[in-house]
Amino acid sequence: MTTVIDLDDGRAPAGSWRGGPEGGSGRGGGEILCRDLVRIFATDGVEVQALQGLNLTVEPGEIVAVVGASGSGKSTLLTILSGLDTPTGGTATVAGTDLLAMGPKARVAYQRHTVGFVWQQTSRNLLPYLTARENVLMPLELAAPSRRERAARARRVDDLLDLLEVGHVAERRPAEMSGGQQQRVAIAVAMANSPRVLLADEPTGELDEATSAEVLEAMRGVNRETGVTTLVVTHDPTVSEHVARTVQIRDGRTSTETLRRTETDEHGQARHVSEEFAVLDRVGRLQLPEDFMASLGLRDRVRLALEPDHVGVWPDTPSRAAETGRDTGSAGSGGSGRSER
Ligand SMILES: Nc1ncnc2c1ncn2[C@@H]1O[C@H](COP(=O)(O)OP(=O)(O)OP(=O)(O)O)[C@@H](O)[C@H]1O
Repeated sequence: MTTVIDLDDGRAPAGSWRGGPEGGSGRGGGEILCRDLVRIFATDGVEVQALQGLNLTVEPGEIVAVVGASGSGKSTLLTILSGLDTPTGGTATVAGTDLLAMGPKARVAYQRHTVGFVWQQTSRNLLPYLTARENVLMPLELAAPSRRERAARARRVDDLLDLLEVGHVAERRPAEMSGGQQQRVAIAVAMANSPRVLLADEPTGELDEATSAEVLEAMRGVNRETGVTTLVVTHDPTVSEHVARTVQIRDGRTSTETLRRTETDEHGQARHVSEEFAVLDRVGRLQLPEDFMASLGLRDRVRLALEPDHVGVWPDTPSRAAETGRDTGSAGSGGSGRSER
């Protein structure tokens, strides 16, 4: 079911789910491409499967939010995509770079030129003893000290600070800026070397709601202005109001996606239309939403029936079995519903 909501409200009601192609929206090569990604951590003989066959495609120029409960694997995914960690299995390609095949030199080049990062902690993004201007200049000088003229570098810094609307704090150090200003400067730092992909891990985690919205809008603005492919990992439940696509991770796999677009109705009024999809992988696995499972008492085993335009799922209870059998029979084809020979 498509859900229509007012622009001002902006919140997508729960309860409508659609089976969609794996990864949701239209698929091409993918600027970020993860296939069956697995990451197993072993500590003291205990194995934790942080990623359990995760599939994700992000198209060039897209901005996508990744949400999920604590421990679902969001940071593990981002750490792999940023080149700081290596997956245990599967494939991960970012801007054409195979992350499993990178040597140490290629890894440094990848982190300097291909991806930019924004982390939750300002201390990880900005050097405290440098001004905003000096912080943005630093990656430019580290990456190619001789390739750009001093004046061109200075122009680039000014342009980025203006784009992020923090030109007025250019001469301030992080301690002299608000949290929101610090994160805007951090985005400017991440964009200094014109990366193809911008990765952000909880960039609004330490901000209040209003400032979070401003920072997310700033990221969206940078995505729109520069075309940088952007992936934002967040706990922020309002993030889907700022991006067209939100991917939910559950137990180390992508489970659902929310797609959002703006439509103009017959009265010329703009409205956001929001649809939620369950993600179906290549071999036909999908995760049923937890509330659906709880509501119908679905567990361990369910009955399936192929209908002309949908697949039915029923609890494995005797009373329902008879009904399922009837439905299956009427459709003329069965999934794992009762079959009579
Ligand atoms: N270095 C590590 N060693 C052992 N286990 C780890 C390590 N890093 C993550 N894990 C485990 O992997 C799982 C996923 O962790 P991850 O940090 O990716 O989740 P998350 O969704 O980012 O959570 P949060 O929102 O709380 O940051 C968790 O069970 C976590 O305890």
